Amino acid sequence: MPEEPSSGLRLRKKHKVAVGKSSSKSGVNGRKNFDSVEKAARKGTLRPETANVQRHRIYGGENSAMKVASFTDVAKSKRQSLLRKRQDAEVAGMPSVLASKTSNRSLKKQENGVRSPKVLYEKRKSRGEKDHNVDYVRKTHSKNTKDSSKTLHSIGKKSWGVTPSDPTKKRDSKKRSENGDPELLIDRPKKRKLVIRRVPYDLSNKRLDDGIITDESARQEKANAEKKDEMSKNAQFRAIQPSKSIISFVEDNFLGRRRMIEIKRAGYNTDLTAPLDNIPFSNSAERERIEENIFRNKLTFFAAAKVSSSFPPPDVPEIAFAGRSNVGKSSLLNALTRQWGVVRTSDKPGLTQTINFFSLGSKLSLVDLPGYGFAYAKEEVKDAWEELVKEYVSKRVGLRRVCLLVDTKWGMKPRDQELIDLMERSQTKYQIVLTKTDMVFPMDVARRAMQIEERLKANKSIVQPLMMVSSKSGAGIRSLRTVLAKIARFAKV
Ligand SMILES: Nc1nc2c(ncn2[C@@H]2O[C@H](COP(=O)(O)OP(=O)(O)OP(=O)(O)O)[C@@H](O)[C@H]2O)c(=O)[nH]1
Ligand SMILES: [Mg+2]
Repeated sequence: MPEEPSSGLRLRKKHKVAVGKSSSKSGVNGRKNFDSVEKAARKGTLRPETANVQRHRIYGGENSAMKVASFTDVAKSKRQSLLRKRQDAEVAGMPSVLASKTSNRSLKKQENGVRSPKVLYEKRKSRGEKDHNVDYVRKTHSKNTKDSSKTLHSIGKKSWGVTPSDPTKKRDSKKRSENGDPELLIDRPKKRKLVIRRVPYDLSNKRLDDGIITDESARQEKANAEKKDEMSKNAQFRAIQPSKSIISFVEDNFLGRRRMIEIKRAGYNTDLTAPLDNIPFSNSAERERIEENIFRNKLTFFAAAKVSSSFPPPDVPEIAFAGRSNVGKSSLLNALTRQWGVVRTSDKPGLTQTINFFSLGSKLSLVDLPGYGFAYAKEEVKDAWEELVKEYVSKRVGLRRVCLLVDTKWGMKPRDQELIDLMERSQTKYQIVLTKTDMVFPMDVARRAMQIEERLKANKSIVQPLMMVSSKSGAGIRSLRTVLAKIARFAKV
């Protein structure tokens, strides 16, 4: 704050004035006193020590004569400048009374300033007056003390090392401020900028991304690499160009995610469940009859097997539905026969835990296999299911075809490949059926079909074409029926 140094300087000036006052007596009277003291000293009426003391009193030290001279000079020059100012004011048209008053007052002040404050104080005391000058000095002192202590307090708060709670330092600074030490007010501690230095070998302030290899960062890197790999897989999938036959099959069967309005415009009754399992532009409000006679038969459950010894005798040709858990095997059986509720389904993977045999009339059996892969079951139980399925598909007499169901969204998984390899070895005929096609865009259905066809084109036991269905929308169900009905027609046990 600029006020502090100036008030400090003002105090200094006061001191100067006081010094001037002590020696100011010198004017004419001082010179007289000096002469009389000198005379007395020379006559011998005054002892040399007393003379020295009196000289000291009059001039206050060795250089006092010089000080008195310089001070009277200053007074003279000030008086002259004031006179000049008064003349200037009169010339400028200022009333002479005012001009003289101002100058007189300042002159008086000047004269007062030359007097000793002690003498002035004594005089005023004897007159019963209050010493305003002394009061003023006291007041400014106390004000300065307050201000400076305030400043110190604020500095102490902000500065480093000096805390306002440090009592010794506080007392010391208070003393100094009371003495009007301008140094204290001017030389305030500068604000130091807080700089945090980082020591390269100190790990305490290191962040993980600073280049230190930790388990966490390695794991993160691995995850990122996997993500990148996954992304590149997606990019590869997007780059697949499906064949014209696949695209036309997808379009003809209304496969893929479709809007209701689109299905309606194509002539299907959207009020029905699985509306695409119908003849388009049908006049009947009811669903048209199933075209394939075999699938009009009643679906009846007749056997469940946990082990191969409990398999029923192979009297009729069988079509089995295999695939990962939750891929939609049981739902497809219901959709093919339109007999909802005969085969139990669930959104919880692992519902079907035994090999379930269903007769479709007297000429064909449909077999619902337990799923493999992820399921809510113990590992050993799941292993047992898998073994059972493997045994069934590789050894079952009367098994005419395995429909290997693959989720369109996720594609083929290693377990699917394992089963394919097994069926290849055992020369079991299998056909790939993409399920849940209503969950993805039509183009992605076509891409997935193309991807799997390309992958398995060298296989010998695979039956073409690859089928695509949706048990929910009914898309592709009629086509699958047609394919499977042929088996029943020509199959002989
Ligand atoms: N959106 C849609 N959901 C389907 C389709 N087919 C089946 N789902 C659903 O998928 C879930 C699993 O169906 P399930 O038929 O029980 O599957 P699963 O293969 O028999 O399963 P597990 O018996 O556990 O091996 C159920 O919630 C069905 O509603 C479909 O075509 N589209
Ligand atoms: Mg099932």
